[in-house]
Amino acid sequence: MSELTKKLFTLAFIREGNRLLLGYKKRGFGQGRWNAFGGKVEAGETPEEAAVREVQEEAGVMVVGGVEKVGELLFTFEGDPTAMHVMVFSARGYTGTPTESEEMKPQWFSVDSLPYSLMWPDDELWYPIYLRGGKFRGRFHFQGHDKILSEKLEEVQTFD
Ligand SMILES: CNc1ncnc2c1ncn2[C@@H]1O[C@H](COP(=O)(O)OP(=O)(O)OP(=O)(O)O)[C@@H](O)[C@H]1O
Repeated sequence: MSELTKKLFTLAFIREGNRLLLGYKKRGFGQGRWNAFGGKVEAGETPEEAAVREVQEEAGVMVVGGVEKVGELLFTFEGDPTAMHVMVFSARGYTGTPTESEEMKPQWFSVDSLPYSLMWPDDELWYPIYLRGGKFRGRFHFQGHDKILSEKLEEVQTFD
């Protein structure tokens, strides 16, 4: 059995009622897709701290009141020994005006018309749980970046 190395990432949402802030990824992993804000958890940081930092760096807004964990996702890619372990958070509040960064171009979307065809294919499977206030745990195995070969998704009450 070959060992999987796990790398920790964050993904954080800014939501205001019926609208959700997403960013168009201009470079790097997931380039050309709309996504929430996030990246690698750096040494010495908690996932919550990393989530707040990435929202500030990529969307130009400050999280107020901290972030709440809403999901945990594991992504693996055929032929790649590194798994992405993604902690998904929702900001309790924010201050500032979304501003384009070198990495992301932020834009508000109505939760009823999210651009799923221009997002990662897993998103349309788990976003509905998040959008109705649920928490989830899932794993997705990809071939390339467009095809999900296998998936497991469950709604959970807590993460303990
Ligand atoms: C496979 N299906 C997927 N579905 C939804 N979201 C996905 C994803 N796969 C990765 N993601 C997210 O994409 C970001 C990449 O982060 P990424 O830009 O690589 O990190 P970071 O900003 O630290 O990198 P640089 O420092 O710019 O190299 C990060 O939020 C991560 O959660």
